[in-house]
Formats: sequence, structure tokens, C-alpha cells
Amino acid sequence: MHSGDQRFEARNPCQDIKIAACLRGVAKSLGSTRVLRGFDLDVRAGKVTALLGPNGAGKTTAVSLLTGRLAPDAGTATLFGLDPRRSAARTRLGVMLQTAGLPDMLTVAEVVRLQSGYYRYPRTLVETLALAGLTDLAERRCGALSGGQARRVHYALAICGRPDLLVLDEPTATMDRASARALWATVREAADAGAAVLLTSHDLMEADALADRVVVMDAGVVVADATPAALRARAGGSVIRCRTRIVLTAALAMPSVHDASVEGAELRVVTGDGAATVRALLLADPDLLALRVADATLENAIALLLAPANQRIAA
Ligand SMILES: Nc1ncnc2c1ncn2[C@@H]1O[C@H](COP(=O)(O)OP(=O)(O)OP(=O)(O)O)[C@@H](O)[C@H]1O
Repeated sequence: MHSGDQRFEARNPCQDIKIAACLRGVAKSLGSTRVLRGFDLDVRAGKVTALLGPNGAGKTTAVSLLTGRLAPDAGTATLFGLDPRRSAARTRLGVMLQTAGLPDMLTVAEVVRLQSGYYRYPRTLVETLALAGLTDLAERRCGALSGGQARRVHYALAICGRPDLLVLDEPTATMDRASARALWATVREAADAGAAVLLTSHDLMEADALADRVVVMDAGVVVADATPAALRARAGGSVIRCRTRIVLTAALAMPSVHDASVEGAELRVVTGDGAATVRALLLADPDLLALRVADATLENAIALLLAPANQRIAA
């Protein structure tokens, strides 16, 4: 490598040792669909990064590029500073995809043992099964597992090699809340121990509970990249609900109101100044009923980011 290349390597963020995986200026089409356009993503060591967005936004495609299942049409995909298809990079990776089968006739312990054999420093079988909540199911054939139990086996396969990057594509989609919370705790532990974690999810409570950073994408581009707290702050302070005769357009025109909608018999208003909006609502309709004020959530923030421009009102 000559000195010019070395200077490039030093400046290139994808070569930073703290960045486990990196997409830069990526474009990708599948069939006639332009799925990703000028897409950037960094997945950092010791952090949980949540990649969020509506169905079809391109999340799974971005994950496939980072894990070497797809190659970009333009731009670069890097895994531990290498091409994601290189086995030296892939052996440091643990992946839990949305759709993956399990061999029906093998037991849970057998598939975990098989997968562990792929890695250089795997966890013990006992440890992996315990982390995935599978100790009592070790001898059950995979074909006899429920959907949520099978998902836990996929999680076990993703973590058994002590990966430096753990990629979880909608990990808890079919799990009950208790199983999901147990998984969150082990994911948090992995990140606190230094692993990079990339999570896609439609469960915004999950993203809020786990993520250090949230990347929101829509139609193949990043629309926000911030901490959950910063995104919540952007949504404004409060969500107000009440039964009222105030019409939607009047609510949207009130000062500090970011967003408003009618939900059943109620008006729901997202506002940057709860007290001022309550005053304005009571002034407009002194007879309003069932008034409730709550803090804005990550869900409010993302709904606001993804709302069509003509439904947004600047604060
Ligand atoms: N093999 C394919 N051929 C053509 N289009 C595809 C193919 N795979 C995916 N797509 C399209 O690419 C777009 C992005 O798909 P992708 O699965 O990445 O979205 P996603 O954000 O993961 O969605 P979801 O939340 O539903 O899982 C969608 O419009 C999808 O229909």
C-alpha cells in the first residue's frame, strides 16, 4: 500500500476499530425496486443500534449488505474493515434473521452444538442454552417447537460464538413479553461487554428499552440518526388526549402543536408545550371531557418523522 492509500485508510470511518460494520453511500436495487439510495450506517462496538422504519423501508436489505448476503450496486459495505463476504469477517458475526429454518429432526442441543463448531471460541452449550432460555428444551426436537421457542433457538445460534457483532432482525416478533424481556437483558449484557449490536424492530418499546442509538429509515434513506432521548425531545414534550368538539385543523393550528389526529371519539395532540396547549384547548372548548396529558414516546417521535409533510406542523 503506498502512502496515499494509508492516508485514505486513516480518514475512512469504516476502518475505525470501534465501528464493527459500516455502509457508505450505498445504493441497492432488487428487481425493479430501488431499495437503498445513498445509504450510510455505522454500527459501533459496545452500543445497540436500532434500525427502524415502516414495512418495505429497506431494513432487511441493509442488514443483508452488512452481513455479506447481498453486495451493493454502488458505495461500500464493510464488516470489521473487510468485505463482508470474507470469512475472516463473518466468523466474528452472529446473525438472527427474520426467516430461517431449523432441521426438524435435530434437537435444540444438537443444532446449537453444530453451530458452535463453526466458531473459534464458542460459549459452552450450557451457557448458550441458559442465555437463550432454552435449558429445559435442550432435548426437544426443533420440529416440535412453538414459533416463539424456535425464535429463541435462532437467538442461541446467533450468540453461541461470542460474536463481536450481533445482528438481530426483529428478534422478538413472535415472543411473549417475558421471553422478549429476558432476551433484551442478554443483548444489553453483550453490548456492555463490548459487542456491537444491530437491531431491527417494529416494537418501539423494544427499541426504546435497548438502543443507544436509533436510525430511522424510510424509502431507502436515513431520515434520523440520534439517541432515543434526542428523538423523543424532537417530538415535543407531551401527548394530550380529550373528548372535544375541536376539529383537527383547529388543533393543528394551535401554538406548539406538532401533530394531531382523531382516534375514535378522542382528539390526540402531540405538543412541545403541554401547559400552553391545554390552555388553548380549554379556551376553544370549555366543555371538553376526559383530558389526559402524558410524556411523548419514541413512537410519537417516529410517527412524526414518518408523517407525510402536509400533516406536519412546525413548532
Ligand atoms: N428479491 C426482491 N425482488 C424485488 N424486490 C424486493 C426483493 N426483496 C425485497 N424487495 C423489496 O425491497 C423493499 C425493501 O425490502 P426490505 O425487506 O429490505 O424492507 P424492510 O424494511 O426490512 O421491511 P419489513 O419491515 O416489512 O421487514 C420492499 O419494497 C420489498 O418489496
